[in-house]
Amino acid sequence: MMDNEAGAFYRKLPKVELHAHLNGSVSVQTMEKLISRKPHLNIKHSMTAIGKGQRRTLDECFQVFKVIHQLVDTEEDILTVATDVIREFAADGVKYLELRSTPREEKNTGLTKKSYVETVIKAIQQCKNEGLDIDVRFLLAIDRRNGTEVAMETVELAEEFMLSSDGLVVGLDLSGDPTVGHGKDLLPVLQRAKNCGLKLSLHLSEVPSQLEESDLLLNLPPDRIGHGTFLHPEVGGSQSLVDKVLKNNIPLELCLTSNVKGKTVPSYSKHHFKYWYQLGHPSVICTDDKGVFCTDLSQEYQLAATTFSLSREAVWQLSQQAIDCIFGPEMPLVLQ
Ligand SMILES: CNc1ncnc2c1ncn2[C@@H]1O[C@H](COP(=O)(O)O)[C@@H](O)[C@H]1O
Ligand SMILES: [Zn+2]
Repeated sequence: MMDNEAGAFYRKLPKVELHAHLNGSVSVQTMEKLISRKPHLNIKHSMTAIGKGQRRTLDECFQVFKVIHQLVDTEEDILTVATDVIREFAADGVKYLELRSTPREEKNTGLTKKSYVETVIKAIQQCKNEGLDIDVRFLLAIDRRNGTEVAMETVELAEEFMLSSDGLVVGLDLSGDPTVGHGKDLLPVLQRAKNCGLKLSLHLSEVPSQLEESDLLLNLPPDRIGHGTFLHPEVGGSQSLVDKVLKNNIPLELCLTSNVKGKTVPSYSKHHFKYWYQLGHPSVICTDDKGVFCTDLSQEYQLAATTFSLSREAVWQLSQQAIDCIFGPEMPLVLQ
């Protein structure tokens, strides 16, 4: 994937990953295991990932998640996926990881939302016991397609686990198909989550024409923003949205390959990383869905560096500054 000397630099660079959807992060190797567990589904690996040079609409990306969810529908599958994903991030030089995932109920297998969350927590604890050099936290995800009631259930679940998971559950993510539903319906739910001490990372302006929604959600304000692709005026956003982000100093989670492959950004060089980085605003390079988009965090750092001519020192600083944006209480180890 990467040439040797440069590749080694980015892999060895101690990194922080703050935007990784569990079921979007499943590697080819793990996918093969899952496919062999469920041969009757007749799923080919080509249906669960978007390869090099390929691009899909965001809508098509969401179809891919439906296929993956069919393959991950038991506690055993979740345990496999979560432990593998954590090990892979650790092997890629990630020292601190925040995983996010949507608690799912599967009537056929007896999976409940609660056992879903418990299983992810078990995976995190298992990896810790293995002595992996990575600190992992967990955000429960609200899928905006599922409406207010389900969102409230997720918040309640997150509250419960925030108190009982030894600090592993730290917050909430708002994600799912950005073209479905309206953020204003979720405001009270998100406000409640914030009031009880859950940190909020919201997918915001991932698609155009969401000025009103972004404006409302920025008033919370969230603790971090996922993507924020269309916030700035050059792409149809507005200066007042930008000003709100700057005034509240809300870090952005930026996922280059995800946006290029999902066709919300026309090319790497046109990625909004440039806009926010030039402003000196906290911008954290992340993978989003390393399995679906066939990437890893080292590769995303390398792509950012080559596309925007960042020196190695600047890359180092970029990864160092991500520490200030984590939801975990404190970085137990200094990245050095
Ligand atoms: C590409 N851009 C994106 N935009 C919005 N939501 C996304 C996403 N990528 C992933 N997800 C969200 O994460 C879920 C899969 O992981 P989990 O089952 O939760 O672990 C997807 O179903 C979607 O809700
Ligand atoms: Zn995302």
